[in-house]
Amino acid sequence: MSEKQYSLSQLGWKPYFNQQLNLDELENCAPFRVVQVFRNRLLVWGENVEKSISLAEHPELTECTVGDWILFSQTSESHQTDQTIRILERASFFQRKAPGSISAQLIAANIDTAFIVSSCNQDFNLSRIERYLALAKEAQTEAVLVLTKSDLVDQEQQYAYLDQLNDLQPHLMVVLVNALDPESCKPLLDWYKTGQTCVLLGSSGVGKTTLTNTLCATEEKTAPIREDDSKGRHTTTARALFFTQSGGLILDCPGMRELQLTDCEEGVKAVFDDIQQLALKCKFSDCQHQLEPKCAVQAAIVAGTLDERRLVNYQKMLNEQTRNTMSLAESHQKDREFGKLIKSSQQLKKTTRET
Ligand SMILES: Nc1nc2c(ncn2[C@@H]2O[C@H](COP(=O)(O)OP(=O)(O)OP(=O)(O)O)[C@@H](O)[C@H]2O)c(=O)[nH]1
Ligand SMILES: [Zn+2]
Repeated sequence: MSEKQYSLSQLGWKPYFNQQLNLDELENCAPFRVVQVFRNRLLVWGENVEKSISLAEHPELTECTVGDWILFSQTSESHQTDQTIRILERASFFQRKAPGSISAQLIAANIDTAFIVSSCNQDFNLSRIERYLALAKEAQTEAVLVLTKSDLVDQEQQYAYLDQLNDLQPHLMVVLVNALDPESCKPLLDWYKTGQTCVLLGSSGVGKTTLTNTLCATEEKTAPIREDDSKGRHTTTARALFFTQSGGLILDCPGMRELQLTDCEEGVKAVFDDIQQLALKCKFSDCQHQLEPKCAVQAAIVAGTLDERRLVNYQKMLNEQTRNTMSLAESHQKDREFGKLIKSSQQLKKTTRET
């Protein structure tokens, strides 16, 4: 445990969390925010204090993600043996299908704004941007598009990107930056007011870590948080919260090579609301918008008012999230059935022993 100078409101504490505490908890408990998740411990910040929480001692916290608020009792003097009361209900959370597994992986919790980072080069991809927008919509979080590497393209090219984004979503907030230049990144600090938490989402190499370093206070960037892995090597750990120069909190999500959606139907539908609206005018209520007669979606593509790429991406994302959500539900069902099987076989053994 070490002393720090944070107030709860600087850490993002809001009435939404306060309302979840009863009178006894308000008096005898203390909230802590998860700043970083390591393999076997959590780094948490509370009012003027930083603590490391062993997951072996607190297995109930294994499901925590960066940004979570945990309520601990304040009974012990040492703070080492504090009881976990609970993980507070999240105001928002981001999840994806964990790569190489059917389970969902929490990416971040209690985020105010999602910066979707893309760069002004071959990484610029509308279908990928739609994917991140769906994730932000599902989390009911404001999304801002950050186009990095603006210094690598001329103005004409910059306008071409902006036009494409405007066609995609006319009211989408877009900020063009050179992530290496603090002056150019300054407009982003408007979102990083004290108590506000923003996550950086985007493919590997688009400049998220560069942006984090540029926006953070100097001492943060010279102190990368590292941890020994099992072989004694130092590894730079993944997601972590940092204070920006303007007092907000930034969450970098490095190394996201794959973003497979799960449990994201509302988000996908919201991003493709134009297609949803057109579909209401199709002749058949279950129209798949392929070869059916009087399909309003296909008619819009023919008329040039809907980009075919958008329909393809919409159907791809919807199918993907359905498949991933179903396989998760099926696996839970299988787990439950397996649990029941074990229980009944134990019961059977017990009865056989007793008779
Ligand atoms: N010229 C220029 N280079 C940039 C800019 N942003 C990032 N870079 C460079 O692009 C490379 C990748 O940037 P990173 O910040 O590591 O990318 P990242 O998104 O954090 O990547 P992961 O950590 O793998 O997720 C680095 O060499 C940066 O210096 C920019 O705005 N302009
Ligand atoms: Zn149709």
